[in-house]
Amino acid sequence: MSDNPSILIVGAGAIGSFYGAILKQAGCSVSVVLRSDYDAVKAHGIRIKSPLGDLSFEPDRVYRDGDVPEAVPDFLILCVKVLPGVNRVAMVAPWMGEKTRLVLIENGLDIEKELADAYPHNPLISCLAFIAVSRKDSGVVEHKAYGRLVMGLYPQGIDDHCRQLARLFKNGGINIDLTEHVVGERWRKCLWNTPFNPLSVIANGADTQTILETEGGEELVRAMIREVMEVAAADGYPMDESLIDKNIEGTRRMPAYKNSMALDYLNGRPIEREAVLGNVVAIARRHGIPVPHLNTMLVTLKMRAALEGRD
Ligand SMILES: NC(=O)C1=CN([C@@H]2O[C@H](COP(=O)(O)OP(=O)(O)OC[C@H]3O[C@@H](n4cnc5c(N)ncnc54)[C@H](OP(=O)(O)O)[C@@H]3O)[C@@H](O)[C@H]2O)C=CC1
Ligand SMILES: CC(C)(CO)C(=O)C(=O)O
Repeated sequence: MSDNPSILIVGAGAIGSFYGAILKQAGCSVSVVLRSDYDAVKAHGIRIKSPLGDLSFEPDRVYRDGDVPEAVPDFLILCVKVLPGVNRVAMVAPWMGEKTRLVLIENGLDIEKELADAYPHNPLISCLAFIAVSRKDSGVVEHKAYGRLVMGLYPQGIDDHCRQLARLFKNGGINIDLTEHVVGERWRKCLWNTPFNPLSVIANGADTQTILETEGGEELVRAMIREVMEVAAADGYPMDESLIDKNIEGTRRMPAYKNSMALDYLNGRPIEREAVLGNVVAIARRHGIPVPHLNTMLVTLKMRAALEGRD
């Protein structure tokens, strides 16, 4: 593989556009597969406002579903929302080559297996993004803060391609932590996402400060983090109790923040309920671990979806 591998981003929304821009800065050829933003990006490229500077760029190629790729990429980076109706296996199929490395930058737990099973000969790199970035308009993205990625091979390990991708992100200005145990890292991230993301939706888009400062809010979040921790431990990923305090204190130090699920909810878009919460509750059930707080949130969100005529 060359020093400047070819990158194809499938689902260049907030996350895909931002990390695509970083790889472009690092000297890679970066192409995108788009849906609703196709015309805007074809005409004006991808515009990104960021504290890192103006990261706007013209993708090397702009595709949409149904196009035939001019060449298969070295790395295919998938950044779509993980939703029950979205067939990610089929979505990447037209763009995968024999040697393409599949990279996920997506939230949630247990989200890799269907892709790993469908493409057993294409190594899969799983990434967790710690960033605040959102789409403002077609092809226009606002990066507010942070950007670190944690990445490793799924289900475990680190290989040379993983190291190469990490180096490219670092050259583009992003902090990277490589991990041998990316599933354990997904559980660690879920300590935060699984309580905060759905809770913010149930509380009509509440930000982190509102959640923690409402009477009983911090206690509720602590109980939920504890439940996630118990499920993780039963699943083979024990974590230190001190992470509960660390998550609360870290969140208190941040400015009031609306997570990606809160933004989806407020903008009338589907939320990643199953990837972030339902999968944790399903694993709890398999291990016979009671998760009353998480289950209450899950069922409440299902009731809301039923009223809204969604799944
Ligand atoms: N935003 C953030 O700050 C963070 C997000 N994450 C995670 O990153 C992942 C991506 O989130 P984010 O970038 O915010 O989401 P966005 O909604 O901004 O982007 C998703 C993109 O996928 C596109 N897409 C969906 N289906 C298709 C398709 N069939 N063909 C082509 N494009 C398609 C959407 O296009 P269309 O407009 O047509 O729907 C959209 O451009 C999620 O798992 C999220 O939880 C993690 C940490 C922080
Ligand atoms: C951790 C956090 C809050 C930002 O990276 C996130 O994952 C989200 O917004 O869903």
